[in-house]
Amino acid sequence: MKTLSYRVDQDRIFQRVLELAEIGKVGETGTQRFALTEEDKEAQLLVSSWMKEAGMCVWHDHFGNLIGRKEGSDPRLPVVMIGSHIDTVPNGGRFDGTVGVIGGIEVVQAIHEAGIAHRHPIEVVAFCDEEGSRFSDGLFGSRGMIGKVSKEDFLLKDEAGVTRYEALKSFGFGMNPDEFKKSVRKKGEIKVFLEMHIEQGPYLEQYKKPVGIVKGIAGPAWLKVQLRGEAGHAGTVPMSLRRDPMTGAAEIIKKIEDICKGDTTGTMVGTVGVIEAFPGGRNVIPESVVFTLDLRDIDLERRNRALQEIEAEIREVCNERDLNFHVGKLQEIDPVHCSAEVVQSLEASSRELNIDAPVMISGAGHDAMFMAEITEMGMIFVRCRGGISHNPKEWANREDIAKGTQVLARTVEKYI
Ligand SMILES: CSCC[C@H](NC(N)=O)C(=O)O
Ligand SMILES: [Mn+2]
Repeated sequence: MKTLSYRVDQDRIFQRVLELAEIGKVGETGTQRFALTEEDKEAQLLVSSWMKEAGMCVWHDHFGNLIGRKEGSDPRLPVVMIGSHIDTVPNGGRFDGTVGVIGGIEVVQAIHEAGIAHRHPIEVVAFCDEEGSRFSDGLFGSRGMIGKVSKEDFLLKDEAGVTRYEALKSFGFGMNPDEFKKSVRKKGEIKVFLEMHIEQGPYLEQYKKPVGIVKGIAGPAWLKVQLRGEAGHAGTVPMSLRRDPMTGAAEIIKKIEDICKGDTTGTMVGTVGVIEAFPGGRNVIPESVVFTLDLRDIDLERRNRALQEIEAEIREVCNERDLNFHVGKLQEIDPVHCSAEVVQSLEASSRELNIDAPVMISGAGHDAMFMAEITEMGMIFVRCRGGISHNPKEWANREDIAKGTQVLARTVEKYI
C-alpha cells in the first residue's frame, strides 16, 4: 500500500538529529540545552527553519512553545498535533525529545512535498522546558498549553536567580508571559496528540524490536529534602556528639532504595540525583544537606504509599539523630493511560507496515501526559542502544527512527 510512510526520508531525519546535537554540544556525543537559554534560542531558530521548509507557518506561544502549522482544507477543524521537546538534561544525549520533533517535521514535509491533500490542520510542537533542568519543574510548555500553569510557576528561579518569567519575557520571538492565557488550548481544539520518543529504557532492545507502542506513562513525584544539624570541626567533634545531616541523608537515601527495591512489580523507581552540603568544606561537618528525590510508578496509589513510607523514615531518622528536616514537593504528576483508540490505530499502522511493535509502559515522563487531559493521546517508542538515556552515550539508529516515523506518518494519515 503506497502510503505517506514510504515518503519518510530516513537520512534527512538522522542528519537533522545530529545537526541539532551540535548546538549545546558537550564532549564528543553529549548535549546540554536548558530551556530559554542562548543554546535553546539557536536550536529553536534551526528547528523553525526546518518547519518552514516543510511548508509550515511558525510562531511561539506565550509559554515558549515553538509551533509549526500546516493548514488543511478546513481551518475550523481540530488540529492533528505532533509534539515533543528539544531541551535537555545536564550532560544529556542527542536523541531524547529531538527524535519526536524532527520526526514530526518529517511527516509534514513528506505531506508537503507529495502535495497530499488533508482536511485538518497539522501542528508540530517543540514544547518549552520539558526536562525541568533549569527551573526545577518539568513539562512546563505542555502544562501551560492545557491551562495548568500557575503564576508561581513563572516565578521559579534558576541557579543564577533568573525567574522563568524573566527568561520568557527576554527570550524574544514575540512571546509575552503576561499574555499566557491567550496560548491555552481547550478540549475540542485538538483532534489527536501523537508523540514519538526514544524509549530511554532496555525493553525494546531486550526483545529485539525497533519500535514500541505506549499504553501508559509512569507518574513522577519530585521532592526536595532538607536536613539541618550542627556544623563543626571534622577533627575535633567526637562521632557520638555529632548532629551530622550528611550521614542522616545517607541513611535515608539507603532506606529509599530499600523501599523501591521492595516493590515486587518492578515499576517503582526512586532516584536521588542531586545532593548538596552547606557550607561544603572538606574539614567541616555540614550544617545542612539538601537532596532531591524523583519517585515514579505507573500505579498512583502505590507511589503515594511509598511517599508516605519515605516521609515516615525521614521523620524517624531525624528524631534519632536530632536533625531538623523539611520535605518540599517540586511536582507531582499522576500516571496516565494512553487513548485505547489511538493505541489501536498505532497497532494497525504497525501491522500495515509489517513492523512488530509491542505495547508497553513508559517509565519516563512526556509532554503527552498533559496533552491527554484535553485530547486523545498516543506515543510511539524507538529502540535505543542499551536503554541508555540522560547520558552522552544515548544512541538510536537511523533505521529504527525511520520505522518509528513511518508508523507516525501512517497514523497521522488516518487522522488528517
Ligand atoms: C517529569 S518532567 C521530566 C521529564 C523527563 N522526560 C524524559 N523523556 O526524559 C523525565 O522523564 O525525566
Ligand atoms: Mn529526558
